[in-house]
Amino acid sequence: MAGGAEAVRLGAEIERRERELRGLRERLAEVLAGESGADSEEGSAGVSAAAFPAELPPLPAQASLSAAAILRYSRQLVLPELGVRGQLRLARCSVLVVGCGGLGCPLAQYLAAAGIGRLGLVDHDVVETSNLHRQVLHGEARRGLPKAVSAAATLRLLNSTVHYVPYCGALSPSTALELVRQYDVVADCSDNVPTRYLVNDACVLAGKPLVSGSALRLEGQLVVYNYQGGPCYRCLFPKPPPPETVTNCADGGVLGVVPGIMGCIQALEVLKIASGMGSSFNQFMLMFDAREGKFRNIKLRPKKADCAVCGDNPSVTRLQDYEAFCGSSATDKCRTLHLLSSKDRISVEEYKKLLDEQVPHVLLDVRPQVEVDICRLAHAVHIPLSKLEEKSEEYLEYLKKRICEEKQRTNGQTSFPVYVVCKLGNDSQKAVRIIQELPVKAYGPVLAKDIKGGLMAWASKIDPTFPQY
Ligand SMILES: Nc1ncnc2c1ncn2[C@@H]1O[C@H](COP(=O)(O)OP(=O)(O)OP(=O)(O)O)[C@@H](O)[C@H]1O
Ligand SMILES: [Zn+2]
Repeated sequence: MAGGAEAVRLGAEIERRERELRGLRERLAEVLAGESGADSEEGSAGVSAAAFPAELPPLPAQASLSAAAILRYSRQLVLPELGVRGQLRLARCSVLVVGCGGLGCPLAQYLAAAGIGRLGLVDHDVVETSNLHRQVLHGEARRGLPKAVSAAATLRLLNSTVHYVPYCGALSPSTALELVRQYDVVADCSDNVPTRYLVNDACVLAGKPLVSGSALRLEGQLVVYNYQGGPCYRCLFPKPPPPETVTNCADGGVLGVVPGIMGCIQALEVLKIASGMGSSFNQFMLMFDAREGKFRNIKLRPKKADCAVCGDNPSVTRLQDYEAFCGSSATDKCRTLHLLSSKDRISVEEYKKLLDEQVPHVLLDVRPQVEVDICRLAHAVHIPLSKLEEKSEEYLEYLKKRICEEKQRTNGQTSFPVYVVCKLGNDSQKAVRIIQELPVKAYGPVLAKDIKGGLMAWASKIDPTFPQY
C-alpha cells in the first residue's frame, strides 16, 4: 500500500516537473524569438516570429557599403570576383532555407556570415538530442525548441545585421508559393521526397532558382534547378520513387560532417548566384563520396520540353497534394509502412505479456549487425533482413534450428510463434512476409507476427532504460 502511494506521489511529481519544463521551453522560445525583434532598429534586423506566410517589406537599396560593412566583409571584398558590387548584391538578396537540419545549419551559417540581406528559415520540427552531431546551429540547451527559432537566435549572434525570419511550421502546398515568391533564391535542405517536389514546383511557378542538397551515410549530392534554362527536379525525376525504397538519416545513418560539407557547397552556390557570379550546377550534378574523398560532376539531361511543370505545356500549373503524389508523408519523422494486416502484428505491450507468461516462441531481430551492436534484447535470434531477402541457406538453417529447439519446449502446438522485431516496425513486416512463405515441410507450421513500432516502441513504452537511437 505504502509503495502504491509513493508511486502515485512520484508520478504526480514527474507530471508537475514536466509541465514546468514545457513552460520553461515555451518561455525560452519566446525570448529567443522576441529578443532581437524588441530592440531592432531601422537598418538593424532581428528575429521576428513571422506569421506563416507573412508579407515582408522589401530589403533597403544601398548605394554603397558602410565603414562597418567594409571592415566586416573586407577579406571577401578584396576578391575581384565579388568586390563591392557583389557584396551590395548579397545585401539585396533574400534566401529561403527549407529545413534547418544537417544541411540547413551550415548553409545558413555561411550565408549569414557572408552578409546575405534576409534569411527565411523554415522548419516544422523541434531540436532533438540526435540532431546535435550535425545540426550545428542548435545546442544542448535548445532541445525541445523550434529549430527555426533556435537557428535564427544562433545566427543573430554571428551577424546581427542580417534580417532573419523564422517560420515554425511545415512548408505545405497552401503556404509554399506565397512564401517562395517573397525570396530571390531557395535552398532545399529538407529530407523527404514530397517536400522536394513541392519546393521544386513552387520555384518553377515563382521563377526562382533552387539550390538543392542532400546527404546520407557517407555521400552527398547537389544540383541547382530551374536556373538559367537548366532542368527542374521533375525534368530529372518525373516520377517519385516507391516510398519503401527511400532511406532517411534515421534509417541509413549519416556522418555529421557530410551534410556539413554539402550545406557549405550549397551556401557557395547560393552566394555565387546572389552575387552575380552564377553557378554551373544547373548543367551538372555534384556527387561527393566521403569514403573515397572524391567529388564527381555528372552531366545532367537538359530541361525536358514535356516536363509536367516547366515544360511547354505544363499539366502542373498550381501546387498539388505532394504526399498523395509520392505516397509518403512530408513531416513524419519515421516512415511507417503498413504491409501486414492487424492479425499479423502484435503490440509491444502484448509481447511483454507473452514474455512475462513465458510463452515459448522465437524472437527474431532483423536489424543490420551495426544496429544490433548498439543495443539488443538478450534473448533475440539475430538474422538481418538482407539475409532473409537473399534466402541465405546458412541463415535459414540457423532459423530452423532455433525454431526446432524452442519447439521442443512446447507440447507440440500446431503453429509455432515467431515474433519479428526491428528498429521501428517496417523491416519486421517485410521479414514476416518472407517467413510466411517458408515451406511448412521444412520448418513446420510457423505463425509469424511483427512487433509494431519495433525496439523504439519497446524503449518508449516498456523499458525506459533500453537505448533509443
Ligand atoms: N515540408 C517541410 N517543412 C518544414 N521543414 C521541413 C519539411 N520537410 C523537412 N523539413 C525539415 O528539414 C530538416 C531536415 O534535416 P535533416 O535531414 O538533418 O533531418 P532531421 O529530420 O532533423 O533528422 P532525423 O531524420 O535524424 O530525425 C528537418 O529539420 C525537418 O524538420
Ligand atoms: Zn522540369
